[in-house]
Amino acid sequence: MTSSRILIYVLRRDLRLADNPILHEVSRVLRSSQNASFTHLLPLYVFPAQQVEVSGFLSPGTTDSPYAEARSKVGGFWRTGHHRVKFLAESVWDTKSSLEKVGSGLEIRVGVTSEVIKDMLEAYKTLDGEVSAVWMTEEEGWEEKQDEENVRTVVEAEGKEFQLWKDEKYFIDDIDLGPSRDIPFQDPKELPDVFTSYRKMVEPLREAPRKSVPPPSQLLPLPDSIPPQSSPFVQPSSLENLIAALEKPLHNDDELEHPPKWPNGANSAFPFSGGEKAGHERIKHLVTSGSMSAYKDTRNGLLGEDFSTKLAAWLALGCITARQVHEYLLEFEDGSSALGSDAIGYGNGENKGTAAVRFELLWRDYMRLCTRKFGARLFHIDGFRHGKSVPWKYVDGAERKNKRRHSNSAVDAAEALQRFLEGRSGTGLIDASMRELYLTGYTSNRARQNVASFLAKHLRIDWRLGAEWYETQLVDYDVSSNWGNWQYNAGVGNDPRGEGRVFNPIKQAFDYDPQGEYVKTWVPELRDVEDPLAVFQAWRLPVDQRKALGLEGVEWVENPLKRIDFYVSKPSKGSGTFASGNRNRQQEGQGRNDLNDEANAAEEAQGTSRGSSNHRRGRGWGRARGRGRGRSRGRGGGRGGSKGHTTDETPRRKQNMGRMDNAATLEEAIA
Ligand SMILES: Cc1cc2nc3c(=O)[nH]c(=O)nc-3n(C[C@H](O)[C@H](O)[C@H](O)COP(=O)(O)OP(=O)(O)OC[C@H]3O[C@@H](n4cnc5c(N)ncnc54)[C@H](O)[C@@H]3O)c2cc1C
Repeated sequence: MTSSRILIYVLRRDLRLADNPILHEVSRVLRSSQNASFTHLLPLYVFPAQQVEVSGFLSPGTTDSPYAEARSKVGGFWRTGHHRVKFLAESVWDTKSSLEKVGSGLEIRVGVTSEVIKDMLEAYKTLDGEVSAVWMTEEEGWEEKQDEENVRTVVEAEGKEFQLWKDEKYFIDDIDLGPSRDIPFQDPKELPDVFTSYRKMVEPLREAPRKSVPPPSQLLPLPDSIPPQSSPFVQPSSLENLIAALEKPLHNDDELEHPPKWPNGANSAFPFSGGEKAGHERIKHLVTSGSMSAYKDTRNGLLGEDFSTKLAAWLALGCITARQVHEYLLEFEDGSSALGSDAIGYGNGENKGTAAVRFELLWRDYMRLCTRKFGARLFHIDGFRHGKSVPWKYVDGAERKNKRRHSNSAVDAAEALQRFLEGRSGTGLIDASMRELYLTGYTSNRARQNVASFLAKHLRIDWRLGAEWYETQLVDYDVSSNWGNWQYNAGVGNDPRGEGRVFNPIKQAFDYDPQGEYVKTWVPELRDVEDPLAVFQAWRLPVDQRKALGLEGVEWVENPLKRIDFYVSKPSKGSGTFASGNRNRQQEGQGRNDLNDEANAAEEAQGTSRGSSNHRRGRGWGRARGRGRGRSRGRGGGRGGSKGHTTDETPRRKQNMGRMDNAATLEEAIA
């Protein structure tokens, strides 16, 4: 009879030592004289074969994986692409190194978690040691829930203890301490369908989070014997090997026919590595550089590392927790630690920047609670709202790859989808964002909203393809935040305005990229274009300029996927301002809605813009665009005498533009 009793801890998206409820408990047991039911700890991470392609781990000479390829359901994309496998591998390896420093370690496996556990339980029947319990933290996703149930089944079938722990990586914890601190309801059905209503239930946000728990200083030892990775896979021996194994299969299949190339001089907004240490370094940088205090004014930025926190990727994998972020902010606001003592706002209490960070972290909580409430509806085309009115254009994986002809419209949609994914739609802001995403794994929240609205509401293509593509590409992919936000922007989720909110990506480009810097960074073909309207819609370029710039015959210039109604009138004499807007009232209204959202509680934060963004104020092209409210259009038009039409068009071009605008408007009305 063996004397070692083993606790297997299956790590999932809780890749950290600090503020980790399970490690905290293990460390408490170790410190107390309590006679625990376990003497050894076996931390285990399984790369889940349904979400991460694991054929790169096959032993040499083996070609067949026992698992189906980890591809998305609708579009057949790899579920985890290059950027995220790297970040994930770094995070796993960082956790392994940190666990080793406190007397433990991390076993890395690939496969299906319940099968890995089953094999381990079986192996320990003949090895030295007895498994006494299996613990893991809870996740919200539908697949993850299935995994939990499957693990429970195999563990309990062997008469062992299974415990599912609440992960505490959110801003407000699940109910436990009572309604005054935690989520104020037990039944997820009580979650309001509007974010603002939920926010009001849990305010004041600064008081809401529980205290984080410290990292363990020492852990129980690893068992003397540990079963190896089951064949036909081999375990990687270094971080480099791990990354290589994860990336290997992704090289076999280029998702895009014409993948974007890295533009000269472009810098990634997300040049960071995975792991708990890197996550904490990032928070510290944000505090000391003053970026947390400035956040409210900068968060709608498009270029650079510090306009937003970039914390989402570490939060998604649980390398850091929301309440840790909150605590860094508290200490800064209270001046109770030296961190950030030179930064604006130090010691002066909550400021609008730090409050806005908390506010966004609550959005993340809300998205996860929506998943809890609606379950697998997260992935339904008609969304949480059961919205059935949209005639979506569907494209399946085979159509996407082979352009297999079902019907003309399917082929058209497949081509349009491909061009959209490749950043060749002809709408500057969308193309810049899609290229940036593919090349770096990141694109800003502002760009994401425009992209999602463009695919769903301008192109009317099945929004799930966009969500799946984001799942492949985003370094910060999170099931609830991604699918919930896609639903929101596609008009089928928890946006009270649903179909009514349509982002005009041209207007948004004028508002948030007034110099066209962002578009020109990622769409270098347009760097020499001077007319802002043509940067944002290259089809506006006159033929002679197309020729001069080598853009003649380029399909996204000649034949954009969408010609979106928008005009700019040049400044009238003495006014010094430009006016711009949509041509028809409906579009103007939509423009107003997507910008004025803080005034309207119903659309808080998704598009927060008021009072913000240096880059939006009075520089060059971006001035006096009416901020989408229609007012300055009237003003600009009145002064310049140009209301309702472009002042810089030749009569013939005006006529053409009129036709095109009408066509665009008509299409939108039909859609
Ligand atoms: C179509 C679409 C898809 C998205 N997919 C994801 C995703 O897969 N993973 C993800 O974490 N976020 C997603 N978001 C939300 C948001 O765009 C990102 O969290 C944010 O851009 C990440 O950059 P950041 O960390 O610098 O964010 P910041 O602006 O610095 O925000 C701070 C934190 O607040 C949270 N947050 C901010 N906005 C939101 C939001 N709208 N919903 C949920 N949480 C939010 C994030 O955790 C973020 O790290 C998506 C948004 C859209 C419109």
